[in-house]
Amino acid sequence: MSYKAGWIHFTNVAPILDSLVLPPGVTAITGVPTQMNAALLSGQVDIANISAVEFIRNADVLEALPDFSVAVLGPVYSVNLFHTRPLEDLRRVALTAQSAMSVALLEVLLRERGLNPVLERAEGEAEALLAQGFDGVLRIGDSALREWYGVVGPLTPETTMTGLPHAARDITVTDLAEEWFRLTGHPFTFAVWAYRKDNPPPPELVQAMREARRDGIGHLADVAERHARKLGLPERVVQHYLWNFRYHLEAPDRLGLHEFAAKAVPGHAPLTFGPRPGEERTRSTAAD
Ligand SMILES: C=C(O[C@@H]1C=C(C(=O)O)C=C[C@H]1O)C(=O)O
Repeated sequence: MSYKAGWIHFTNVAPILDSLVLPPGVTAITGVPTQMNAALLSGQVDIANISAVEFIRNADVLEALPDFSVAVLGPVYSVNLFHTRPLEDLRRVALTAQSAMSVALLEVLLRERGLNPVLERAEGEAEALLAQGFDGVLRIGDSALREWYGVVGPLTPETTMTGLPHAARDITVTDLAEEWFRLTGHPFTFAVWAYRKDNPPPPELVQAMREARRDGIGHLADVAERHARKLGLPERVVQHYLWNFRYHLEAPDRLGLHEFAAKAVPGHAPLTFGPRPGEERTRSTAAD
């Protein structure tokens, strides 16, 4: 057996991936969301945690694991629009090329408010791009988390008592997942674990992922400590960040996913999910 995985290895998936032991015959590469989306769609990998919007756009050929997600109810802290004018007055927004999901989410949120700023691809740190004439900058992942903290930190006991802040100096950080929550009252599902319908993952891989997740969530403080050091952020910030994620694609996360699908990709093919835990097909049955 030879099966290839593609992992977006942002800190937010560390509780699933850090202690994952790949079964024999399974190999993995890592990259940013747009790279993993492309790797799955081109057949370079067989399974990947991809931007949920790409799963929706390709729902005719892709299926997702029924119990894995990167989702949040409320703020996420790492999918951020940094801006220097109110949302209503934005003229030029820089978009990171790393992300498909947050771009699609931003488009939905702007449309809902009847706003129409120019959206351009541009890489770089938020503050640098703001200094270059953009009045909004969309950032995701570890760098967005670090840059959010760069704007609002350091946190004092007083700031955390009143919730984590979103603005400082002349920069506002609009958390797109929080905006989604305000709009819908539902979680936002950023990523699912998808594969082509005719090429499901070996049950041993899914089993190993479930065990790794159980271990990661059970030792969240250790995961946070390790990653806080790598990110150069306070441990309690990373602990709060990780504790906040919903990793099991539960009913509310699916509701959020379907709601987003209807808004962002009208007319998409029905979303399909693989067998629930304990009901996996065997490889030989899948191949019959
Ligand atoms: C929460 C995040 O979600 C990630 C964002 C993605 C995207 O923007 O396309 C894709 C996968 C997610 O794991 C993040 O990057 O911080």
